[in-house]
Amino acid sequence: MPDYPTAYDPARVLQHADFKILEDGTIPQRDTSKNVAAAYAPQAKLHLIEKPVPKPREGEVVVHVRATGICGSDCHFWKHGRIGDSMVVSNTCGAGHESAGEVYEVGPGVEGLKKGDRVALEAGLPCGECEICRIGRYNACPDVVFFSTPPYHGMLTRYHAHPASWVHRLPDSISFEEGALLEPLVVALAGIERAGLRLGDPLLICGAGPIGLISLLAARAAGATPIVITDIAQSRLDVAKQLVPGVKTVLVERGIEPKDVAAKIKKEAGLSLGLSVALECSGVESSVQTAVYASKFGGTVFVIGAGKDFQSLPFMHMSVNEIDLKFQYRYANQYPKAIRLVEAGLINLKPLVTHRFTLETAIEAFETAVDVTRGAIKVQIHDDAL
Ligand SMILES: NC(=O)c1ccc[n+]([C@@H]2O[C@H](COP(=O)([O-])OP(=O)(O)OC[C@H]3O[C@@H](n4cnc5c(N)ncnc54)[C@H](O)[C@@H]3O)[C@@H](O)[C@H]2O)c1
Ligand SMILES: OC[C@H](O)C(O)[C@@H](O)CO
Ligand SMILES: [Zn+2]
Ligand SMILES: [Zn+2]
Repeated sequence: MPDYPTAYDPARVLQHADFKILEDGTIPQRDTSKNVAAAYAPQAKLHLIEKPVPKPREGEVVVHVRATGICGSDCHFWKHGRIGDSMVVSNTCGAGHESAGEVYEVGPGVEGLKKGDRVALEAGLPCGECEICRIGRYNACPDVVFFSTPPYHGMLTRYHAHPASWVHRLPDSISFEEGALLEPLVVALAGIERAGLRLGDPLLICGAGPIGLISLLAARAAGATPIVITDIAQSRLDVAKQLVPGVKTVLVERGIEPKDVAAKIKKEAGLSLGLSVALECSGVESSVQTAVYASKFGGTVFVIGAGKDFQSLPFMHMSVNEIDLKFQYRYANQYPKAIRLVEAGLINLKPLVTHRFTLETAIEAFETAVDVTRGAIKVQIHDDAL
């Protein structure tokens, strides 16, 4: 049985009266007595807000969040107000689910953690008791509270209360910056585990954003070879080459048919029969189709990317080639593994952070993350000790 007693009280959702929206366009002075946060709101708005400093309840710690990465889904909630049908920004809601920090206050009943301990925060709190939680696939818990998915405010804030059982202690060799990057790493690790990638498997990665690039680092550590990565942006393929010089890159040009892109991928890999596994990290329909055509008989197309609700697939091609199609939704049981891999030096996440901002300039951080001309890979917000 997994050890995660949590049961987050849903009555704790912050209401409008609980926080103050700071005046847009102003950058407040850093004041560590104030619990500033960045929050998305309906009509594609993004605000700094000020919330009360939380007090830890039974079994909780309050963490001084030191580093938080901006995820594509944070930007999506900001710009589009929803992800799918079930996750909708109907009220102001704090962003951020890629966070690490240090324990600031320890609540009653918490053992093994003390003020100053360095931790990564796992953003999803499942009920711990339902059938799905009991079999360990807790990412699918119907009652999960995922911080930053409305209505639960996120961890892009100065002080955040979190169940002690869902923080992961960081060794001294892992910085807060890397601790925050563990979240996209666990997404990639969950995908690699469930895709069944094995040593020596030829691998295709579609999309060289943070998830594709981190999947690349993880797949290289897992012994996949050759690895081909695609993107529509040459700049992102260049980053892939810098991270893993041996990777083969294919630029996806506008108007080229998925079958033709797949032919280029197979040629780059030197495998006319196709590749064993594809990790699809863009969610774009034509890219999923490309992944299918690039697969060998019996291959697996594993979709991590989030995309359109309805997509068409080369159905009969998949049928006569026994191509398996699988998906990943968040993650379960991956943080301890991620920490071991980074601590051992098998995965170096450091080069992924391209831009750093303070909590008070978080709005500019978001603007940077969505501005393709700024060349950002991972934008982080830091609240360092002065
Ligand atoms: N399954 C999950 O639990 C989970 C968790 C985190 C993120 N995601 C999703 O994973 C995806 C990747 O996340 P990210 O942060 O790297 O996002 P991102 O938008 O930064 O990266 C996507 C990349 O795909 C590229 N791309 C676009 N069209 C393409 C095409 N036709 N062929 C190849 N590449 C193409 C883009 O240029 C970009 O570099 C997103 O859809 C995100 O929502 C899913
Ligand atoms: O990294 C985790 C993902 O971004 C989340 O599942 C998000 O897409 C929805 O809450
Ligand atoms: Zn995310
Ligand atoms: Zn559950």
